[in-house]
Amino acid sequence: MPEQVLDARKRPLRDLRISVTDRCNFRCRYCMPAEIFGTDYPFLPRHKLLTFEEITRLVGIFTSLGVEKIRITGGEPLMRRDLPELIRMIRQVEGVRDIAMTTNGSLLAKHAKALKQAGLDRVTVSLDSLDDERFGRINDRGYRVQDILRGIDAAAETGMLVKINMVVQRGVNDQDILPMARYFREKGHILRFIEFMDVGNSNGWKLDQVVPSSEIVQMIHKEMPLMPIEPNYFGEVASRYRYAGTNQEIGFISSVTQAFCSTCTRARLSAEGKMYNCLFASSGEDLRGPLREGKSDEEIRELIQSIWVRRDDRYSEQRLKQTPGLSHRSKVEMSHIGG
Ligand SMILES: Nc1nc2c(ncn2[C@@H]2O[C@H](COP(=O)(O)OP(=O)(O)OP(=O)(O)O)[C@@H](O)[C@H]2O)c(=O)[nH]1
Ligand SMILES: C[S@@+](CC[C@H](N)C(=O)[O-])C[C@H]1O[C@@H](n2cnc3c(N)ncnc32)[C@H](O)[C@@H]1O
Ligand code: SF4
Ligand code: SF4
Repeated sequence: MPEQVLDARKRPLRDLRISVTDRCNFRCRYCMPAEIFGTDYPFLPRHKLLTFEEITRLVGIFTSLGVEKIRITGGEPLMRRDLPELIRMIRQVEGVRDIAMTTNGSLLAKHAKALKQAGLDRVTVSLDSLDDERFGRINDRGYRVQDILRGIDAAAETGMLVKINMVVQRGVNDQDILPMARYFREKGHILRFIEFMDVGNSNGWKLDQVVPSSEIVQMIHKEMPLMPIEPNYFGEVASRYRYAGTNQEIGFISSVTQAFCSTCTRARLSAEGKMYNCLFASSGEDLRGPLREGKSDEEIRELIQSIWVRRDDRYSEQRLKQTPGLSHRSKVEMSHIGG
């Protein structure tokens, strides 16, 4: 049995979110605005990225400390060459119960089958609008809704569980809430609405752009009555509902208005091998150096354990208390750390 490691707030380490690249083919304004992430942006050179062997070794060490759930993210994870090979390697690590991936879906139609065959259990596709013009403006690279829907269908056809994440911004895509709910209810996929967050330093976040989950629940409930359901597991970020009279589920991630830091079991690994204790951390702790210096598994395990036991992060809770007087310290970008 793996050891149960608790942080300074008695939260166990259960999930590891691995960013496999800091690059992306989209330029979503709220994540990688084109004027900042331009052609001269210093993305990580290949030798600075963790190799698949290094990632897999770290996964093995993390599972010995209680991690069971792995999420592959980025940047856009499908921009990393041979990603199915990494999934295959992680699948063989003892203690890994669940492997999921978050993707913008644009390359999913091409890779879905290979990902499933490699052992990916689930995929979460980010999609913020069903309207081509708005979607094009959001991704800022001219990708079309059909490209993403094709990816979603391809993933579902392989038998993987598919969820859809929609980040809602007032005045940008709030008119898409009901069309998205109707479409994915019909399709039978779990749609989750995410409150727009002040991640990183470049997305120009303002509180009045956040549409609180409570408002979205009401909006949908009026047309399609909803019933709350219990969480699936300790620390689940989404509040779950189902459409009355059906088993079809829908979720709400209220990271701004109902912070869930008290049950946060998530560690994050950036593409260059830094471990972050929080999505809003200003800095991470380097694991790549110790890996490449030839440290033993036991030494790296002790290092990770010492980082986790000191963990006291609870940014969203603190922001909630402080709003509207928001703090302005520098934070890591979402595309770097993974969502
Ligand atoms: N503030 C904050 N937001 C988070 C955290 N984890 C996830 N989110 C937000 O929730 C979104 C969805 O995350 P997912 O990885 O799809 O959610 P998940 O609950 O881990 O997914 P499941 O494993 O399917 O339950 C992310 O894109 C973030 O916007 C977190 O630890 N802190
Ligand atoms: C950073 S992306 C990485 C994976 C992949 N490129 C994608 O878009 O799914 C992970 C998730 O973070 C979400 N995200 C990015 N910036 C956000 C913000 N400011 N607030 C809330 N969610 C955000 C995205 O919508 C996406 O669902
Ligand atoms: S949210 Fe995902 S798709 Fe959009 S820019 Fe960020 S990493 Fe790329
Ligand atoms: S803000 Fe930090 S501590 Fe709170 S839930 Fe998100 S990642 Fe966890």
